[in-house]
Amino acid sequence: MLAYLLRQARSSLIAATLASVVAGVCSVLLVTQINAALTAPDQAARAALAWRFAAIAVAAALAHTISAVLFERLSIQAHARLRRFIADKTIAASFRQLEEIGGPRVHSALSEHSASVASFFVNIPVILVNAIIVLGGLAYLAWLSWPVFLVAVGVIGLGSLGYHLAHLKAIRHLDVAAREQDHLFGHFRSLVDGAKELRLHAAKRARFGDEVLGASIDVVRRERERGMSVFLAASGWGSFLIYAFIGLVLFSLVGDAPDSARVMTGFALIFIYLMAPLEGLLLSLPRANLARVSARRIEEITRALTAAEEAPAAGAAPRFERLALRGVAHRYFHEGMDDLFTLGPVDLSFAPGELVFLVGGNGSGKTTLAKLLVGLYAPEHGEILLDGAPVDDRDRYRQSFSAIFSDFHLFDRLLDAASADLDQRGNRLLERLHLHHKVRVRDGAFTTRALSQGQRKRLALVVAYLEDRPFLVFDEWAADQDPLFKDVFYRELLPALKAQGKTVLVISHDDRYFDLADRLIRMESGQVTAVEQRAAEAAVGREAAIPQ
Ligand SMILES: Nc1ncnc2c1ncn2[C@@H]1O[C@H](COP(=O)(O)OP(=O)(O)OP(=O)(O)O)[C@@H](O)[C@H]1O
Repeated sequence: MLAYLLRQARSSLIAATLASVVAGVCSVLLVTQINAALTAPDQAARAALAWRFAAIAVAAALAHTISAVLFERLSIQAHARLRRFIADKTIAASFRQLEEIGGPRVHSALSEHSASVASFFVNIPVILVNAIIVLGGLAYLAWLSWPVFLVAVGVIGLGSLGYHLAHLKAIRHLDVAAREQDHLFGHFRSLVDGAKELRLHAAKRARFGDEVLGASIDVVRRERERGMSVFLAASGWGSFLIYAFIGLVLFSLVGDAPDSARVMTGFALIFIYLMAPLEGLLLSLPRANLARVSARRIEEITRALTAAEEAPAAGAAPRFERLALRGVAHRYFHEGMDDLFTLGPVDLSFAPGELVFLVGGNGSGKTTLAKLLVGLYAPEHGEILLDGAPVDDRDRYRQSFSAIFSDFHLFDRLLDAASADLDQRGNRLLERLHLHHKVRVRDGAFTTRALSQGQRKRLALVVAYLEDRPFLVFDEWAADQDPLFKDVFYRELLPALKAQGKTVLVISHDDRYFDLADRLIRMESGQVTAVEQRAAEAAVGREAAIPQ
């Protein structure tokens, strides 16, 4: 993931890196000039050094600013790119994959994990500039004294080993924290979605706050604390090694060296100058590791979202004379329960202008069958035939359906190309559905969605009408409607759709309207148990004029 982002931003990254290198090199050059000035033989030599010092200082400041700005921009761009990447993967994933992964993990990837990865880019210049200063300082040390340089390399080796061992331990804690964070996002959602239930039950609210949400927040905090503490302890080990190195050099290595005054001043300066970059380097490495853990989580999540969806299908929705399910089956595994729900194999067929009711007890598989029918699930066995031909482009096939499931989502925009005609047709339908005093369609969007559940379902119906697809599926649509409108739905709207030649599948528990169906399909435990042909004439209700 990090590699992908680095590749995407290659040219900006090269420019920012060059600026960082220049800033780092200038910083090291500055210290060499300071040392030269301190040990300069006379005023004239110092004056010549002053100009050079000033030029290097300006270059250092400029390069620092350019690199900081470029890396900040890179971080912002990386954040946006990552969000786009995750969102694209989510859009392209199959519906079933999304159901399995769940919203909280996707939200967690889109928000915290992507922010953490983006912060890595702001960290790069800190790591880079400090690393260059440290390397430059070491080179200067080597120039001053070879033995001291070799000791420094030994110390760095020891430091790296400690860091590596710490890394192995710390990363485990950070991984646990990252996984728990995905659950935490689910609890955040319950905090808002379950607001009513939590307020109506004080004991439940307290338990949710302490034992569920609080516990999860604590796990993330504890594991991150542990992981970062181990990293910071490794940084402490690094600092200790630096002090040990300074002591070793000052008190035993250069004591009697020739030219020792110049060498000692050089060392003193270098050590003072290198302390801050070294500590900065050691402290920014843990943050980079945190970003790596987040990048891994994003990778895991997006890898599970394999692209199943094609680019939006071009052209009109396919029309059909006969749509048939042949031996279609689907299974749900219930993890941790060794439980399996099997739907099918199901054989059914549908024709235009047919009003079909799908009925059965709760959990009998009606919604699952509807999801298979509209192409949200790919059949594990069997096939779907459109006019005798197997469906090969599932996305195109799905464009034949409008469906309102019981957990439908209402977008604030109609997401059709906005036009005066769309607004007009929408507003006419709102009048038919007795909603015009509450909401209007303006510029292709509803003026409000703050409506009752039954009213929102009527809005969803407006959307379905506007889509004008050949096959409509209503999953217990009328359950939230008042008796008057329920009657309008079953006796006027459905027959009107049928009269327009639409195929309509209605999932319903309203048995007093069952006689309106052309065909009644009964389900039980995932199996179609009966298909009852009804008198078609009975289904043609009162005159129904639904505007289009
Ligand atoms: N997303 C899911 N993941 C796993 N199992 C599921 C999922 N949705 C449904 N199931 C399982 O499939 C069975 C059938 O569910 P389905 O929603 O199709 O029933 P239904 O007949 O529409 O019920 P209802 O009348 O209550 O809406 C359920 O008993 C449940 O065990």
